[in-house]
Amino acid sequence: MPPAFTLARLQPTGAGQWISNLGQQKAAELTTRPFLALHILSSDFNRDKVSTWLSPGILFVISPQKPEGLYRGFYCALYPAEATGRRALTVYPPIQPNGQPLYIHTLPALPDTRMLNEVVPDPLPYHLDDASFRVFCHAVREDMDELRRRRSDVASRNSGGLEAVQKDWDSWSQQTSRTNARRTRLGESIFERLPVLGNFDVLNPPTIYSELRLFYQLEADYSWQGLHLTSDWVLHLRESIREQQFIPNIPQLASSTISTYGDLPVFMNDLCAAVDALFATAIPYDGQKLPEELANQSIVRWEDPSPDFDVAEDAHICPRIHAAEFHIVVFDLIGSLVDRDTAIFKAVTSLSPTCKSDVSRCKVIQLFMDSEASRTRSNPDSLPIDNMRCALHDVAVRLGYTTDNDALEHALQLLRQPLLYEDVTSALETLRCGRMLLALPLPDTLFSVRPDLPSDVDLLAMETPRCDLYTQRSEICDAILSHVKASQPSIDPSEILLVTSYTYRMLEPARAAGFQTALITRPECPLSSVRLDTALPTYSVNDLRALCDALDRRVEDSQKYKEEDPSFWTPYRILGLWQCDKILGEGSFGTIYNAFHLFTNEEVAIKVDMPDEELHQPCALPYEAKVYRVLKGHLGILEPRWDGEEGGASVMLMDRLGPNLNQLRLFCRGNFSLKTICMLALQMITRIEFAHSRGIVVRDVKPENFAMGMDEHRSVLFLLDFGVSKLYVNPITGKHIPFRDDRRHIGTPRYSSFNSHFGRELSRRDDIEALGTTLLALLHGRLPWQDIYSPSIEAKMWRMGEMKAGYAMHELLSRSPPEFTWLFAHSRSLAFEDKPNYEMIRGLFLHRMRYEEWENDGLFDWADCRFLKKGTLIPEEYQWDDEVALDASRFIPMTWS
Ligand SMILES: Nc1ncnc2c1ncn2[C@@H]1O[C@H](COP(=O)(O)OP(=O)(O)OP(=O)(O)O)[C@@H](O)[C@H]1O
Repeated sequence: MPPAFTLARLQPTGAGQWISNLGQQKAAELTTRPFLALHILSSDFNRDKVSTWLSPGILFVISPQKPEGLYRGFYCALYPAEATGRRALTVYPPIQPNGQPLYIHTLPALPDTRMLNEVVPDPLPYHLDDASFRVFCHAVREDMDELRRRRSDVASRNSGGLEAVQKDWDSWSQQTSRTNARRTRLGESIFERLPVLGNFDVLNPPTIYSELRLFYQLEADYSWQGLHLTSDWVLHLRESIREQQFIPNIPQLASSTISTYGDLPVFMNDLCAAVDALFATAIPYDGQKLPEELANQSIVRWEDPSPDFDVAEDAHICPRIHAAEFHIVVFDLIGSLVDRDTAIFKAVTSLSPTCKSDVSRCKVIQLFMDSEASRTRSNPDSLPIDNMRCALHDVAVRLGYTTDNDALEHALQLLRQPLLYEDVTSALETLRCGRMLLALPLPDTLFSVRPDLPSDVDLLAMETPRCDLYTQRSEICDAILSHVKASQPSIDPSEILLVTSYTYRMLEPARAAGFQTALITRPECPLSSVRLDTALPTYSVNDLRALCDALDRRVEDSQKYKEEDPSFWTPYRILGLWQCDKILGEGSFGTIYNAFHLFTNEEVAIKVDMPDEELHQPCALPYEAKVYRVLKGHLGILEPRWDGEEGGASVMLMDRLGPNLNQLRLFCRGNFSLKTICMLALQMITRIEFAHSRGIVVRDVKPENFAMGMDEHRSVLFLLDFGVSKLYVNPITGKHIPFRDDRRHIGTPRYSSFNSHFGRELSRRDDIEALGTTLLALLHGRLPWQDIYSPSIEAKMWRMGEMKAGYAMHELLSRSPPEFTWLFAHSRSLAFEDKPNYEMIRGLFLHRMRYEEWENDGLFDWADCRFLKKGTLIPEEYQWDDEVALDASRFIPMTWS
C-alpha cells in the first residue's frame, strides 16, 4: 500500500484494556485535536529495511514547526513540486497551496495499533512519489541511529554507582517499548482517522505530542496491574470493618509445627515420601543442563487421571424466541419442573433435627451439591445413590452434625422424593397448545418415586448413565432429536425449545445442537446463580410463569436476552466444574486465573503452566505442587486442592488469595509505613522459617510472592510460588547440599541476595537477605539498583551484585531503621550451611513495635491508612455514598490528594 496522508486524532479511551475505569474517565476528559500525518504500513518499511516495527502501521506527524529537543533535526521538508533539497519530498498536489513549507517529522514515529481489517476512511487526496518515499525511509533510518547516539548521552542516566556512565550503555527499563504498553489486548487503535480535511488548518502547530505526554501519564497512573483486584479486596475488607466484624486473625508468630533437630531438618513418616518425590524430580532449573533423555519428555508422572469433560463449542448468537417458532418443549426436569433443592434442604436438616443450624438454606444446598459433584467426578462408576449418601455424610460432617446410619437412610429417602414446583401445572397448560412436551430422563436410580408428571409429558426413552447430574452430555441432544424426528421427520433443531436450570450441563450442548434455550433462574435455586463466561445467549426468566407470560405476549425485551459475542475469548474450564473468568497474575511459570465453581460459585485460583515446546522444557508446576506437599500444614502456605494435567497444560487448583504485597504497595501510593513493615516482617520470617524447617529454601523471596488471605484469613500473609525452591538437605544422606559457585542466577535480581549475582549456590542465609531487601523495597518503594544501565544482562547482574555488596546498600541502610542494618549484618555473617536466627530477627521487629507502642493488630496500611503520609488510592469510582463514608471514616481516615 502506498504511503497515505491522513488526518488522525488521538483516541485516549481506546486503550481501555490497560487502564482502570477511573483512568478511562480521566482519559475521556482529555481534549485531543486532529493532526495531519503520513501513514505507512510497517511492512512497507520492512521492505525498505528500515526497521521491524511492532505495530501494523506508523504515523509520522506533519507540522509547520520542526521537531525540538531530543528530536531536533529529525524531519524532511514537504515542498511544492518544484522545490528541491537533500531531504525534500514532493507531494502532489502541494498540501500548502500558498507555498509555505511543512515538515514531516521522521521521529518520533507514532505506532498506529489499528487492526488491519478495520474500516478506515479513504486517505486524503495527496500523493508522495516513489523517489520521495525512498528518501523518507532513508532519513528515518539515519535519524534512528542518531537518536540512539543521543539517548546514550542523556545526562540523567544512572549507573547505580559513583563512576561515570559508559558510552552506549542501555537500560533494561527502556527495553519495554511504549508501543507495547499502548497496544490494547483487543488491538484497538488509539488513533481515530478523520475522513476529510474540512476546515482543518495545516498551519496550526499540532498538539499531539503534549496530548501523548498526558496520555502516558494517565496510563502510568491508572493502569497498574491488580488495581481493580486490590481495590475490590480492600473495599471488601473495609466493609467488614465498617460492620465491625473484623476480627484480626494474626497467626502465631512461631508455629508449633516447626520442629527442627539441630540445624538441619529430619524427614520422617509422611513427609519422607513427599520429600523423596520432590528430590526425584529434575526441576528446578538451577544451572545444570537437563539430561538429554529427559529433555524431550515430561518428567513428572501424573498421579491424577486426566478428567473427562466435553468442551463447549463456540456459541452462536441466539435468535429471539417467538412462541410460534417452536413446536417442541423439552424440560430438563430438575430445576425447571422438579424441586430438588427443597428435597436436599429437608434431607440435610433432617440429619440434625435438634441442632438449630445457622447455615442458610442456600449454603446447605451448595455444600451438598459441591460434595455430590466432586464425589461423582472422583467415583464415576459408583451408583448415584452411594454418591448421594456420601455427600449427605460429608455435609453432616462439615456442619458438625453427629449422625448414624438410620438418620442417613431416612435423609436419603427424603432426597429421593422431590416434588414439582408450584407453578408447573398452570405453566404446562399454557405451554401445551398443540406442542409436544418432553422431559429428559433422570439418572435411573436417582428417584425411587417418579415425580408426578402430567400424562402428556413424555419421558425421553434413553439409556442414562449412572449419574449425569454434573456432567455435560451432548448425546442427550442427539437422542432428543431422533425421538422427535420419529413423529415429526421434518423438524428443525431450532424449533425445539429446551428449558433448563443447568447452565453448564444442558445449555452448552443444546446451543451447540442448534436448539433454542430458556434458562429458568429461580432466585432461591443456587444453580440459577451460575455465571458462565462462555456466555451462551439464551432466554432467561425467573420461573415457568414468567416464561409463559413472555411467550404469550411475545415480548422482545432485550434485557432478557444475552446477545453477546463470546467468540473473542473462550476461557478455560478445569475439571469440568471450575470456570476461569479473569487473570489474577502472570509470571514466568504460568498464568493464575480466578475461577469459580459452576454450581456453588465458590472462588479459587488456578495456576496454568503450558510446556514450552520450543525449548523442550517440561512444566515446572508439577514440581511446585510437590513442594507444596512438603510444606503442608502451615497457616500461611496454601495446600493445593488438586493438581494435574488438563488440555495439555499443567494445572494447580488452590484457594483464592487477595492481592500480593506489591499490588498493595501500589495501592498505598508507593510504600508502606514502618508499622505495616514490622507486622509483615513478623509473618514473613515465620513463613520462611517454616519452609526451612521442612528442608526447603525458597530462593525467590519478593513482594509479589507474598499475598494476603481472604475472608477470615485476611490478616494472614501467605507465601506463594515455590517454582524455583529447592531442598537444601539431601533426604537420602540427610546432609546439607554442598557449596558451589558455578550456578546460574536464580530468583528475581532486584531482591535476590548478593551471593546469587556471583553464581553461588543459595541457602537459608540468602532467603533472609532477600527478605531484608524485600522489606526495604516495601518501605522505600524503590531500590537503588532498579533501572540501572549496563551494556549486557551479565554486566548488569554483576553491577547489581556489587551494589548490593557495597556503597549503594550501605547508603540505603543508613537511611533505613537500624533493624535493617542488624538484619543484614546477621544474614551476611552466616556461613553457607548456617541456620539463621529467626527468633532474633523477629525480636528486632517486635522490639521496634513495642518501642513505638504499636499493636500487632492486623490493621495494615490498606485497612487503616493513619500511618501513611499520602493515604491510599481508592479510585473515585469506588467512592462510597455519604452515609457509608461518614460511618466508615470513624474507622478509616481516607485521603485523596
Ligand atoms: N492463590 C492465588 N490467589 C490469588 N492470586 C494469586 C494466587 N497465586 C498467585 N497469585 C497471583 O499471581 C501472581 C503470580 O503467581 P506466581 O508467583 O505463583 O507465578 P509464577 O509464574 O511462579 O511467577 P514468577 O515469575 O514470579 O515465578 C502472584 O504474584 C499473585 O499476585
